[in-house]
Amino acid sequence: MIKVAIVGGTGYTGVELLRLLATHPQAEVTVITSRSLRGTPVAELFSSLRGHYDLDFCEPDIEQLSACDVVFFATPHGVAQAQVPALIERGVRVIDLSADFRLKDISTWEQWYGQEHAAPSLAQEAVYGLPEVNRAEIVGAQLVACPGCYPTAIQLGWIPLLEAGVVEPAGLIASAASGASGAGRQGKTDLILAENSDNFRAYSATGHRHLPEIEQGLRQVQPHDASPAQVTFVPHLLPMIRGIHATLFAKSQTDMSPLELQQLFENRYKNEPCVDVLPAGSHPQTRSVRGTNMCRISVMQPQDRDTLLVMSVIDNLAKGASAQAIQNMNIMFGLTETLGLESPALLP
Ligand SMILES: NC(=O)C1=CN([C@@H]2O[C@H](COP(=O)(O)OP(=O)(O)OC[C@H]3O[C@@H](n4cnc5c(N)ncnc54)[C@H](OP(=O)(O)O)[C@@H]3O)[C@@H](O)[C@H]2O)C=CC1
Ligand SMILES: CC(=O)N[C@@H](CCC(=O)OP(=O)(O)O)C(=O)O
Repeated sequence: MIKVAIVGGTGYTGVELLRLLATHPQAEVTVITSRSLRGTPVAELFSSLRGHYDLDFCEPDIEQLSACDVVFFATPHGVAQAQVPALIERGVRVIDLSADFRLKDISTWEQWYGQEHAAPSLAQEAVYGLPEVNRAEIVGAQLVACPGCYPTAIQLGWIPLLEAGVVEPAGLIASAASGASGAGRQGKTDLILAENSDNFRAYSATGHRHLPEIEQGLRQVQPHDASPAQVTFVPHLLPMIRGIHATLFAKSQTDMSPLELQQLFENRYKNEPCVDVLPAGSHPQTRSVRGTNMCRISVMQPQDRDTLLVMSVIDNLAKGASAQAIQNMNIMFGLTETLGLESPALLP
């Protein structure tokens, strides 16, 4: 059994880790932290977990954490970079769900996150946990930086086109919408029911902190002689709880037929257990991935114009965060990659 600790167990990604790990056959959560609710039984805060956990929340403590095989950080940015160095020194493996170790360019990180980075050398060592690109590096990694939710949906949607060099890299446009759980469990006025329900709006249209992460990931897969990917990214808030729907527009630089485009995507992902290329002409739906580690994608060329359109859906808390983090754990510990992640989506 892999002994698991979770730092930040009262947030949405923390409780999603707990939900998924409750039935994982090779992992056991032995430490779960919350500073504000230390001493409270997990099953008292989350009655959905009654019968699954006989654990109380505790303060994060380096001795207790380092007695585990792997520590998940489900905390706001800034927390892991302060606590992870001591764990790495003690040989513990770490999977960080926050943005702390995602960007290789530290000045870019500091510019977007508005603070000095406390562990820049660890950010260089960290492996970016998108298995569909970095599986080989994840196997031996001591520190994995899980991708953000929007970057997961957007990169998986565009990777086949960018790798093949068949679209204009400088003019990529991503319009994406997320359920409100993407903003975490903290109370915020614009997320209360009366503000967010029966409403739809964009936010951070002039610059969202996921932009540099998306561009970094896309540039990594481009052919070396390609001009660097540049993305216009506009996120939106959806009046629902879980799910991201990304609509991706790219100017075509190919005369591939619709059938060849479809085959490009199907070939790229044919060995990927967590990416599903839908049949030609299908429109992916967020409910088809709710609670799952799947990304479902469709590609099309509407009206034979020169725009290639990709649609990509994930559950922001699952493939966009906690389930992908467990996929990374499975890879790091030599387990079947989808272990504990096989349940189909919850319908309706
Ligand atoms: N929500 C989503 O869809 C996604 C979130 N992420 C990222 O995952 C991380 C967690 O997100 P989410 O679950 O939504 O966040 P929440 O705000 O819902 O939860 C944060 C958790 O972190 C704990 N925490 C806060 N500050 C500290 C600290 N200084 N030391 C230790 N623990 C702390 C809190 O408990 P307490 O204060 O009691 O200790 C709480 O349990 C964030 O970095 C987020 O950006 C990534 C992808 C998707
Ligand atoms: C709906 C909503 O507010 N979504 C969040 C998603 C960000 C997030 O959780 O990502 P990090 O892990 O990179 O911090 C946002 O746009 O800020």
